[in-house]
Amino acid sequence: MIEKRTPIPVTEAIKKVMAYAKEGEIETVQLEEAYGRYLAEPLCADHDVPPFDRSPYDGFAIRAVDSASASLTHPVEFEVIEAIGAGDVAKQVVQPFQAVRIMTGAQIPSGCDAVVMLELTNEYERNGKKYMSIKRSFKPGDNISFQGEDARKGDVLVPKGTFINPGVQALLATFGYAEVKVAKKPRIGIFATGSELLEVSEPLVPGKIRNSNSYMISAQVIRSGAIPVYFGTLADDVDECLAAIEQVLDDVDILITTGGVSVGDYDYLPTIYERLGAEVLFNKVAMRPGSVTTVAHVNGKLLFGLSGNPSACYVGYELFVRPVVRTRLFSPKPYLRKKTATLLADFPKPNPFTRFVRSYVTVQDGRLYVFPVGMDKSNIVTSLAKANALMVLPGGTRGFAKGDTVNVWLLEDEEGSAV
Ligand SMILES: Nc1nc2c(c(=O)[nH]1)N[C@H]1C(S)=C(S)[C@@H](COP(=O)(O)OP(=O)(O)OC[C@H]3O[C@@H](n4cnc5c(N)ncnc54)[C@H](O)[C@@H]3O)O[C@H]1N2
Ligand code: MOO
Ligand SMILES: [Mg+2]
Repeated sequence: MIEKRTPIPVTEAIKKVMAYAKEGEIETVQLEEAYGRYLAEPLCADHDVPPFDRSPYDGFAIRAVDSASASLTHPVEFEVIEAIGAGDVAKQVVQPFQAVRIMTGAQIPSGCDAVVMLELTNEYERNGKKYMSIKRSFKPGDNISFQGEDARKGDVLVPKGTFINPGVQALLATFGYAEVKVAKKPRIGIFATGSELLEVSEPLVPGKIRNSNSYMISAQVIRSGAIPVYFGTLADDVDECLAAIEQVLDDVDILITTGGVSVGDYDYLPTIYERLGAEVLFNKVAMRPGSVTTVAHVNGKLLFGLSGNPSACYVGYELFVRPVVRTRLFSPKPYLRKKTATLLADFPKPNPFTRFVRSYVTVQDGRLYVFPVGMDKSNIVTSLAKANALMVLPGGTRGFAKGDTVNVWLLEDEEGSAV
């Protein structure tokens, strides 16, 4: 008799999986290799930035008080006692009505408290000495880039778990992180099961199709920040599958299989979980696509039995595997980023279960709009290429109409969501 499965709500299924999600390990990489990784510790300012008061202009450093009487008709003259570029430090202490010629980035000489841009000065020489005059007054602090105005010593600038983008790279360099502690990328094993599967280079023959899932999943694994370890395809043979899975289990942090999780004659994953002694967390979710998604764990290791149908497989990864990966990468926001958007097309299909529609989100005049891409069936592969979001339609709703506000989960977004 066919096994009767009880679907659980999506949120409950995610919760069950996340109960097994844990922070991963830390590794140290050279700064050059840090881009695209995730910080394993907060990035803190261990000194002020800038570390000293400096000039934001090419000009002259003066004592503002000396400029008090300067006007168009009565310029004030300064003797230029020294010239410094960025990286130099003035040797002399400036006395009343003296100035230091200073270039952008150079430390403000002691005694000076304002900078006059070159363009506002008149320069000349007299008796072998250099002078400049100005025709307006300056206040203390004028044109000074102050110590600590960018960052204060002790500030936490970037929290742990943040994606290292080019800006974070700049901060890491600023604070002398030649080596960076990053989250170790989890290794995710992938098997595609199905006797119908051909490898990419093989020509089509009757009854067979090319395996696209493992390449799709590998890309999703990389997008989420982990390392895919593709172990190949497996025929629908329970002993062969079990042996292959047992052989690789110790070598990966997470194992994904695609296909073979439904109730068909050749859907062997349920038997394999049983033989492995794995505890099945759920084998039916009240969602479309991906209702057959099955998750089990053995010795704390998660085994994801994603559907063989490409769209169901894709959605299964984003909903259940991605947040586990992101948690291992220390992210406080492991889920897909959630937004609302205005529907640009009618979606008349009723939704007995939560529906994840492969969709495209656009921004127009600062507002988000969404439309479904391609056919909305779990065995469809073409719609995936155009999707940058999942439109989430709650179970128990009828169709939606153009102009309705709907929830969207963004697929290409680094930010993520905490819930
Ligand atoms: N009697 C029932 N039949 C089915 C049910 C059900 O509840 N009762 N559920 C359906 C749903 S929903 C889905 S989704 C699929 C899930 O099937 P499986 O996860 O068992 O996957 P397979 O049977 O192995 O394959 C399904 C489909 O996907 C194609 N496939 C498989 N692997 C790949 C791959 N690597 N690349 C591309 N395409 C792949 C495969 O050829 C099949 O066409 O079950 C329904 N049936
Ligand atoms: O699991 Mo199936 O993908 O619901 O369509
Ligand atoms: Mg099947």
